[in-house]
Amino acid sequence: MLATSPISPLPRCPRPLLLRSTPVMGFQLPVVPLRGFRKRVSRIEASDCNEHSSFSGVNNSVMSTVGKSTNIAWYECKIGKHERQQLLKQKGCVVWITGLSGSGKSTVACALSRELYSRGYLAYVLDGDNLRHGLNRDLSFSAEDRSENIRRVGEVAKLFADAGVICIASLISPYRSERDACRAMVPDSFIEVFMDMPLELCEARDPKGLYKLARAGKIKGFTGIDDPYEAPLNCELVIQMKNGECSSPSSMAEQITMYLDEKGFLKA
Ligand SMILES: Nc1ncnc2c1ncn2[C@@H]1O[C@H](COP(=O)(O)OS(=O)(=O)O)[C@@H](OP(=O)(O)O)[C@H]1O
Ligand SMILES: Nc1ncnc2c1ncn2[C@@H]1O[C@H](COP(=O)(O)OP(=O)(O)O)[C@@H](O)[C@H]1O
Repeated sequence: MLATSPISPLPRCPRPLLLRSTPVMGFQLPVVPLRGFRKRVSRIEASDCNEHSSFSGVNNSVMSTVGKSTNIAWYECKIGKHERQQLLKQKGCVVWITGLSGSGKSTVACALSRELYSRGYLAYVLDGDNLRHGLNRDLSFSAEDRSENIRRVGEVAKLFADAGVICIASLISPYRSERDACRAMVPDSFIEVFMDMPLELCEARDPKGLYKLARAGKIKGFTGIDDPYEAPLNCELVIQMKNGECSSPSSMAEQITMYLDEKGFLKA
């Protein structure tokens, strides 16, 4: 809602709190006022609304059209990314883990989240598989839907980074141009990590039996089998096998944590 809309030129105040008992299934329930709540509300009414609201921010009233959304304006809050980062003592960023199915993306994402948690940092994992259970449940594995999947996760990751959180996105994200578009959403705060594991290893692991189904022609368009994977050309970190051995998930997580530390993301 616009604070300076022509319809309501005055700054909007929070609605006064009505402490009234509500009938529920024929019974009149007593009201137990929350301690301190009345006080907080009256403080807001007394000071902030009359002084043009110290908790709201700046709306420059420039109307835009973005995609199919017409006549929209950006509303800026006074508490911004900087304040949240100070609070959390870290910098919001996106750690984007890409690679074939079975390359270890989810494992390293969770290991990194645990490593950061144990050091007192707030991280959140956006896992491709998990997001397809909700936000992205309407998307298939066609090229068009994968692109939309990556775009949406990029947008959500950007919000987490803006919240000051270290957002760990782990999804196949097979297309270079879409990953680059996500990078462009959070310039200077995007750390692309390539799980550079050979297809043979991923296929041998096959924890969900999907490669087997794909080889048998029962899954069409499976990444690495009959659908493309475009490896990053210029990413921040590449995780590979050494002497035919895969290092442990926790040492991979340490490698990423070290990078975050070196680049200053682990301080406000
Ligand atoms: N056709 C096809 N190709 C690749 N993967 C498939 C496919 N069908 C289902 N799956 C399962 O979906 C998981 C990948 O989802 P993502 O959202 O990460 O994929 S993508 O980024 O949109 O390409 C992937 O999970 P991970 O193994 O964790 O990568 C698979 O379990
Ligand atoms: N560093 C590792 N060393 C050994 N096995 C691993 C490692 N990382 C993952 N795995 C195993 O490989 C399989 C695939 O890992 P997963 O994280 O599910 O990959 P992805 O998310 O890329 O599909 C799982 O069975 C997991 O236990």
